[in-house]
Amino acid sequence: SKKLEINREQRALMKAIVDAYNRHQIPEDVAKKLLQDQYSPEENFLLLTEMATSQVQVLVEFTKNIPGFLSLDREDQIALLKGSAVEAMFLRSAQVFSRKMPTEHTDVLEERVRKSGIPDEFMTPMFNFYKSIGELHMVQEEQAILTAITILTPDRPYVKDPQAVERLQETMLDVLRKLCVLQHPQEQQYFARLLGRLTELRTLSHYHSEMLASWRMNDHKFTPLLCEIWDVQ
Ligand SMILES: O=C(c1ccccc1)c1ccc(-c2nc3ccccc3n2[C@H](C(=O)NC2CCCCC2)C2CCCCC2)cc1
Repeated sequence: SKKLEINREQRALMKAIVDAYNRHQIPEDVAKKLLQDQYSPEENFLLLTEMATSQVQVLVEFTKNIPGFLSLDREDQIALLKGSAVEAMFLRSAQVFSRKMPTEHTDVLEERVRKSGIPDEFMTPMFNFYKSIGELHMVQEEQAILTAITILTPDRPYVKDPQAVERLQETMLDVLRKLCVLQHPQEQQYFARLLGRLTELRTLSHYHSEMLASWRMNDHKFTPLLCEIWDVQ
């Protein structure tokens, strides 16, 4: 029916976002590194800050390719990036964790992340999120559009024109809704479950300062970009 069909304009929008998402992949694959060796909490923290710093740079490039983003107020663009960076990092970490790999590799990866130095009290919510993302078996288009929807969240702190952001987000939500019906015809509520993950993501990201502060080591060093984005130091 007309209602469900992805029209030409939406197809172009989806292509722009998926191309940007694929173009801006994380350079060095953290999963490979973690599968190779067991590192100390200090080495793991350094690995995290390196990965997270490059991921923020990748996120900025991806965001600039979201149709309409660059026509938002400049300060609102910054507020949206700052407000979504931690969620985008967890979303990307979940996608790295749920990537198709042999079971023993997933088990080793889980073990390495569990023993990395992250405080135990965050393990359960973090892995619950990773597994709930994995169960969705998202196609790449859904991952890319879900990341764009996370960035275009109108109620981030300091956004001056939330309506303008809402209009962009609604366009993305409409495309995602249609895509979910097409890609997962058997699962009626797939789209709703997908959006439910964004609520889980926001809750998980809410603890990020405590997670960082209580990483089992002293003298946490951050890059200037992470100090800015993670509100630390
Ligand atoms: O505590 C965390 C935190 C949360 C909010 C703000 C700052 C830090 C916090 C944050 C990520 C992960 C986390 N969950 C992962 C799941 C699978 C694979 C790696 C994962 N990671 C870390 C990672 O490098 N993630 C990359 C992934 C690509 C995009 C940039 C980020 C490593 C870092 C080496 C040690 C082990 C975990 C685990 C924990």
